[in-house]
This record gives sequence, structure tokens and C-alpha cells, in this order.
Amino acid sequence: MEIIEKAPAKINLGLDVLYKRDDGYHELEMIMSSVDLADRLILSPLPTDEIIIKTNSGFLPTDRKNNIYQTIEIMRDAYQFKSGVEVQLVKNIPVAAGLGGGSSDAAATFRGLNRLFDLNATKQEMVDLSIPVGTDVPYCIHGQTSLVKGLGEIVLPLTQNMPSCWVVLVKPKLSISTPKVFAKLAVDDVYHPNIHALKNAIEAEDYHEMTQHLGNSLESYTMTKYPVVAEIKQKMLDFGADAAVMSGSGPTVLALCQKHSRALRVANSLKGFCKEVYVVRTLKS
Ligand SMILES: C[C@](O)(CO)[C@H](O)COP(=O)(O)OP(=O)(O)OC[C@H]1O[C@@H](n2ccc(N)nc2=O)[C@H](O)[C@@H]1O
Ligand SMILES: Nc1ncnc2c1ncn2[C@@H]1O[C@H](COP(=O)(O)OP(=O)(O)OP(=O)(O)O)[C@@H](O)[C@H]1O
Repeated sequence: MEIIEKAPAKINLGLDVLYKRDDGYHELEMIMSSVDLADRLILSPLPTDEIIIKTNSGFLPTDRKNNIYQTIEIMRDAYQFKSGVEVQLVKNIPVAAGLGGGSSDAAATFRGLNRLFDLNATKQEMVDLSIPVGTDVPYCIHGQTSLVKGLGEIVLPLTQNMPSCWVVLVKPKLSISTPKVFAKLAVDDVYHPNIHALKNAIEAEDYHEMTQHLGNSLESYTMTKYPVVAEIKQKMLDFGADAAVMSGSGPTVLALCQKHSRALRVANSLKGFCKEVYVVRTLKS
């Protein structure tokens, strides 16, 4: 028996860092959505108790450092199934890009194990178990456009999906360490996007208003340190994107376009500048 699960990339339309907590983590308020650039996971049971991860990506750990491996251990502990599991991971989402690929793989593993072993776990039970795996995993389990708060564990689905449009994703050849970005951030000086205006625009299905409120508190630190990220955003706007913003802690920048022809123009104009350029659609839940 085999179970196939898709793991879509997440995008941060809005990311506000509210304050630094006493434990060193940062309280966040975000609007998150997903796009149809996705990894694919094929899960099958094993006769032994082994956990085997096979992937087409040369860059990923396949041991306990992989979010998929951690998720299998957590679910096996919680639901007391003995079987081992093999997961074939077809990696399409760029790694360490700000697109939550690892978190989405973990969420797909929760869903896939639930189906493979008929565990009857509710979304909320999976969300509760997922918190140690990563900030974005609870959102990825819900998977619909949401207001996400705290350290990512509070997920409040909006009444509407984000208005459908084309999304151009451009990732420069840079590795950005999320812990470093948070550690270096001057929290008292960050820009605060208006998350509530963004939420209201999405719930009113007002595409134009939504484009006015994209924003990310981490953008200015990353753009100062890596000017290429600012250059990509500016080029996207110059070539006619309706709006552009960095996703997560970067370095991927996303542009929104209502017209397909415009999205293609933005993408083609950036292809000479960056290798990793994707034109994708928003997802409906
Ligand atoms: C910034 C986002 O992309 C928003 O979607 C994600 O929160 C990043 O998620 P991620 O890459 O999975 O990173 P995590 O493993 O959760 O966090 C990495 C590190 O960043 C810092 N961190 C992370 C999230 C947070 N709310 N406050 C923090 O200070 C912590 O030092 C943490 O150990
Ligand atoms: N299944 C996985 N897919 C991708 N990365 C993984 C996975 N499991 C563990 N990792 C590790 O997690 C790190 C971050 O990967 P990921 O692609 O999730 O980052 P990201 O897109 O920056 O996420 P975020 O938007 O949440 O910051 C990588 O360095 C990688 O080694």
C-alpha cells in the first residue's frame, strides 16, 4: 500500500515581528497562504521498524535532522503503531528559501501517516504534536489562508482564501540562516505591516486593497545585508508586478500579478538575473 501526499510551498503575505519574548523567541503575527509549487511524498509501511527517507535532493539530511523523520517518530510515539515507514520525497520547493518546504513536508507526513495507518487523528491533534517540528508546520497542517500568531502555533483560518492570482517566486543563490536573522534583528526599529488591514482586504475579496498591505518586518534587515534581495523586489515592481514582498526570512521574493501575461513578463525579465524563477498559482482550500 502506498499513500501520496502533496506538500505545497507557503508564502508570507504579511509578517509582523511584534516583540522579543523572555525566552529569546519572537512573537509573530502573519498572514500565510499556499501556492501550487509542491513537493510530493510517497509513504509506504515497512515490515521492520525502520524509518527510511529517499529523496531526489542531494542537499537534504535523511536522518533525524529531516522534519519527515521527526514527524514519523512523534506520530509513532503518540499513536503507538509499530510499523516502520519509507518515504520517497520528490523535492520541488527550493530548500532554505523562506517557502517553508521542510514544514510542509512535515505536515504532509502527518496527513499521510494518518491515512496510511487509519489513526483517526484530528487536525487539532496533529497541530498540537507538530509544534516542536517547526514554526510553520501548524499552518501547513491547516493549509488554507490564515492569520497565524504566537510562534506559529495559533492558526486562525480566514473566511476567504487569498484572491486568486499569479505568483512569481524568485530565489537568489543565497543561503539565509533564520536564527541569525532573528538574532540580529533590531526589534524596536522594525517596520510593522498592517496585518489587520491585510486580513480585512482578503476577507473582503479585494485584490487591489490586499496588494497595498503586503509587508514583512524581516525584509529590511535581509535587504540591507543582501542588496540583491532588494534589487529583485525593485525589478519585479519595475516590470509591472502588482506588489512584491520577501517571504519568511528570505531570500525568496514573491510578486503578485492578476494577469498571466504580466506574471510571465516579470518572470522572463528576472530569468537573466536569477536561475530559480517560478510562475505559480494561489491554491484554493
Ligand atoms: C520566519 C518564518 O519563515 C515565518 O513563516 C518561519 O518562522 C521560519 O521557520 P523555520 O525556518 O522553520 O525556523 P524555526 O526552526 O522555526 O526557527 C529558527 C530559529 O529562529 C528563531 N526564531 C524563530 C521563530 C520565531 N518566532 N522567533 C525566533 O526567534 C529562533 O532562534 C529559532 O530557533
Ligand atoms: N524535509 C525537508 N525539506 C527541506 N529542508 C529540510 C527538511 N528537513 C530538514 N530540513 C532542513 O531545514 C532547513 C530549512 O529548510 P526549509 O526548506 O524548510 O527552509 P525555509 O524554506 O527557509 O523555511 P521557512 O520559510 O520556514 O524559513 C534546511 O537547512 C534543511 O537541511
